[in-house]
Amino acid sequence: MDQTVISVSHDEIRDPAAHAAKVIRRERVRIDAADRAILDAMRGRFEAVAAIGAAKRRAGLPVYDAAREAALYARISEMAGDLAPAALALWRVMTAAARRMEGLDVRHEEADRADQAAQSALPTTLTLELPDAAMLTTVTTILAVHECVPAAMTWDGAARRMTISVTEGSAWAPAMLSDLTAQGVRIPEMEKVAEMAAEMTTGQAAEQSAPSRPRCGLLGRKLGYSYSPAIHAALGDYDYDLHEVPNEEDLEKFLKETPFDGLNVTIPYKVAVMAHCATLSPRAKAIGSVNTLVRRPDGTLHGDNTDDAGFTAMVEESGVDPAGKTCVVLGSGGASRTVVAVLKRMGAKRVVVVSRRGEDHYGNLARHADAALLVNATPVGMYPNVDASPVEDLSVFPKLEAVLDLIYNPPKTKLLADAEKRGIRTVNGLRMLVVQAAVASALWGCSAYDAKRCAAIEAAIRLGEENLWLVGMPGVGKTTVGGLLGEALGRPFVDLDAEIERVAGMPIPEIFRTRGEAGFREIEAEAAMTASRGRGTVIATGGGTVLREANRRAMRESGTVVWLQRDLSRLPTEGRPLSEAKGVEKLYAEREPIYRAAAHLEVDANLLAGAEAVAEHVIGRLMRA
Ligand SMILES: Nc1ncnc2c1ncn2[C@@H]1O[C@H](COP(=O)(O)OP(=O)(O)OP(=O)(O)O)[C@@H](O)[C@H]1O
Ligand SMILES: O=C(O)C1=C[C@@H](O)[C@@H](O)[C@H](O)C1
Ligand SMILES: [Mg+2]
Repeated sequence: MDQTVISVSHDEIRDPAAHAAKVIRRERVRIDAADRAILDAMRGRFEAVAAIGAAKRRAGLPVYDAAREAALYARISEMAGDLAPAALALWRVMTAAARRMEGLDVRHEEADRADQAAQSALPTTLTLELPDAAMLTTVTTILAVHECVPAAMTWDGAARRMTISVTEGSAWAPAMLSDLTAQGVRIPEMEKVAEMAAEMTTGQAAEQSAPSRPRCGLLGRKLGYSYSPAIHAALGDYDYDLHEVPNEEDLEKFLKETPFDGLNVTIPYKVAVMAHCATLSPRAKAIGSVNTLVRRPDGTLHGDNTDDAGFTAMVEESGVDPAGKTCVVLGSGGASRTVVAVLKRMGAKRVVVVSRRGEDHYGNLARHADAALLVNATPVGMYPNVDASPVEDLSVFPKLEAVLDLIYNPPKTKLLADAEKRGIRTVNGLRMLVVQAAVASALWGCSAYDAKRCAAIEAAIRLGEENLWLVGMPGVGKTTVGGLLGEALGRPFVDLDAEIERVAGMPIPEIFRTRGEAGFREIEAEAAMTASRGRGTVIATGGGTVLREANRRAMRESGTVVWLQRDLSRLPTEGRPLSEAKGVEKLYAEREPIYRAAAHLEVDANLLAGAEAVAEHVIGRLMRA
């Protein structure tokens, strides 16, 4: 015989009504506290939704993210366990409210309609299978609470089965159904609909985390220079391949025959791919340039533009507000179209597009002497043609506040270096590249957009791709700290003095003796130039490498220059010919302004305990820079 152990307190036996009153009082306190916590959490949730919506709008991103919502339902369902039906109903109401709060668009209405459709897919008669007969009162109470007055109702006590019917055209309240299922009532008809809904959501979620990795990549003509593979590898777990297509005529065949889920598109195909897209996002259409293709389930392509969000971030980084100002954009290709659209949206007074054969060309730049912002949207100056610049003489623009170069490799193009010499603020294309990649990745459903993540990736790339030069007085610790940095960052380390000795085949003091300082400086300049062509190398210079302007330029243009400083009294002089001959004080007085001019960052090693601590500090500073 079944034995159920019921624990009953003495209180309850003596006075069940008083005991019930006590339990109700106690539990209602808990319910009130839970309701308060739920309301607080809801408020926090809505605030977060509003903040995300506002940020997305500012960045020109789509506010509604179907993939994220599908993933959310899948997650809630998993977390909620046996509470899943009730929790999903609650979250549906909340996400619908959030969508309304964010301002409706077609897709929100579609989602609302999908919810309603799921409810109306239920037949007019439902079977309620109760876990035990005693639940009957609870069930009828739930029906009453939800104002459900069935047109017909049957009860089969032996089978613990109730049927309820509504008249044609009325719907079952979703909250009532989930209250019933939350009490353990099985509703077979609803399970079928829930299965359909689950298929819908997990189907979408499965699309993003499908067992086969999403296949994404970059389409262009020459792609060896691109940082995109590194960025996408940091953004998420999906394939990102480079597809070099030499001719526009081959595009159609490529797009038809290559299996991919999403592609970035770069020079020179951003306009040409539009003809192969079944649909275009409003921004891609308005700008007339596509840099992101999304393969839709039916195999057709959707074209979007994420450069827009990227360039917006780049302008923000410059700190210059284009509103009411003249902006000159070099180049008239796909990238230029995006730049023009963003600048106009930001309220620029005049946006002049300069092209080789247009009305505004490189021969009449002086027409736009009032320009506050100059943007290079041409590939001139891009690796490997690093000595080229689209503008020979920036003095034609005496009012420039900032120069923006969409090129990110090299980090400092000749154009940016010229601007920097004139004290003009410069921004390269790295932030734009990272932001456009992150937005594309979100469109492919490969990762969620996260500004903090973008900043970290940007810093890591800067660290990983650019050279890191250490300058400072002889004996300050360049070789020691440089070696530690190379090790910690997993990057090649070059000690310029060691290179010079290797090339000359003799120790430095001997070079000074046999060829004089001038002879040494020649070999040093050659070694600095060779090192500057490397990518992601940590380079310890000799104490005097900064003396030549050409060396300083090569350093600054190929990466970050860190100036190490230590009290002069602590610097060893042995084996360092200039320190020995001149004395460190005199040497420092001569060189201090030169180090200052060369350096991006100054590091006071006196405040740090030992070379390891200095290396660690440098890494921290670079990550924040
Ligand atoms: N932060 C530090 N604290 C204490 N000692 C240090 C520190 N950095 C370097 N040293 C020591 O100072 C000496 C000189 O360092 P190192 O040879 O790295 O200097 P350098 O800048 O490369 O010199 P040079 O210009 O002659 O190439 C070494 O003995 C090194 O261990
Ligand atoms: O160089 C690159 O990798 C890219 C540059 C831009 O054209 C981007 O629009 C493109 O998505 C990727
Ligand atoms: Mg050294």
